[in-house]
Amino acid sequence: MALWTKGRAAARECGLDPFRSTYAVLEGASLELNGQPVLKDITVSLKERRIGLVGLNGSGKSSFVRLLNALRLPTSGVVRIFGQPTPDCAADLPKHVGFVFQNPDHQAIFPTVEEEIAFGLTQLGRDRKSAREEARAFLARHGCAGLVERPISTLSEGQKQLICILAVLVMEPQVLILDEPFTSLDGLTALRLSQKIAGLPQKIVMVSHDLTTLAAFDRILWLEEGQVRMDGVPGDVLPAYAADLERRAATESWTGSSL
Ligand SMILES: Nc1ncnc2c1ncn2[C@@H]1O[C@H](COP(=O)(O)OP(=O)(O)OP(=O)(O)O)[C@@H](O)[C@H]1O
Repeated sequence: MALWTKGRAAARECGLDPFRSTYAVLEGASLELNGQPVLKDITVSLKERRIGLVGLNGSGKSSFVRLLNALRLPTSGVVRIFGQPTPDCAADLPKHVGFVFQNPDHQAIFPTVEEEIAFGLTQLGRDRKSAREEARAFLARHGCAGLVERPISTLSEGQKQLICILAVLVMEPQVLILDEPFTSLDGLTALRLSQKIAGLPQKIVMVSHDLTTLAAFDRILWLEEGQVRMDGVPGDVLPAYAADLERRAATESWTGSSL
């Protein structure tokens, strides 16, 4: 399969082994930002096909997933991706671990859809002309032929999010990280994108507040104040998390500063 063949060739560059079933290992990983502890002594191994992250605002979910493709490096402890510590392979990681941001405006950098998709292909070594041709064919295969020439600024939020996902997928990473991909989408668009994601061959790590979508995942990590509060199958973790939300809403007073 092209995905894995390409992965093998690219991985040789920095010693990554994209055939490891355990793709991420965190050993006592902690992260401080501006002197504040954000993630605290996290030890987990990730190998499941679909992993979801839940937790309150500020619990550290985005910071956690940023460790997985070296957008952040741990302040202490180790994060290994496909066997390599992230500081040793940061430049090559985007080819293997694709990252889709919550806000497409933070990700898309080119004026048109075709250029945005073609960029990933140039990163894999294609010349500009063949990258653009391949980008058009790729968009057509994903039902987006009509968007090729469109300026990204004219797309709907759902279209922008889809293009951002495709811009990552065109590089055929082995792992896809999605940080709250459905936040600004209507229910139908979110459902369609969620179905598309469910059919992908990649391993997925997704931050989401949508407990219904996460119920179909293989494993859920519940983060609280920078630590893993619970780690297990959705049938165990999601009801416990939902009950905790209910308990907090009933017993804790609400102020703007508690957000
Ligand atoms: N650049 C930064 N500098 C200082 N603190 C930061 C920075 N980025 C995040 N933080 C803090 O780290 C903590 C965790 O933030 P993070 O964005 O990882 O949480 P989250 O669970 O993804 O939140 P949300 O659900 O609101 O997106 C928060 O207290 C946040 O204020």
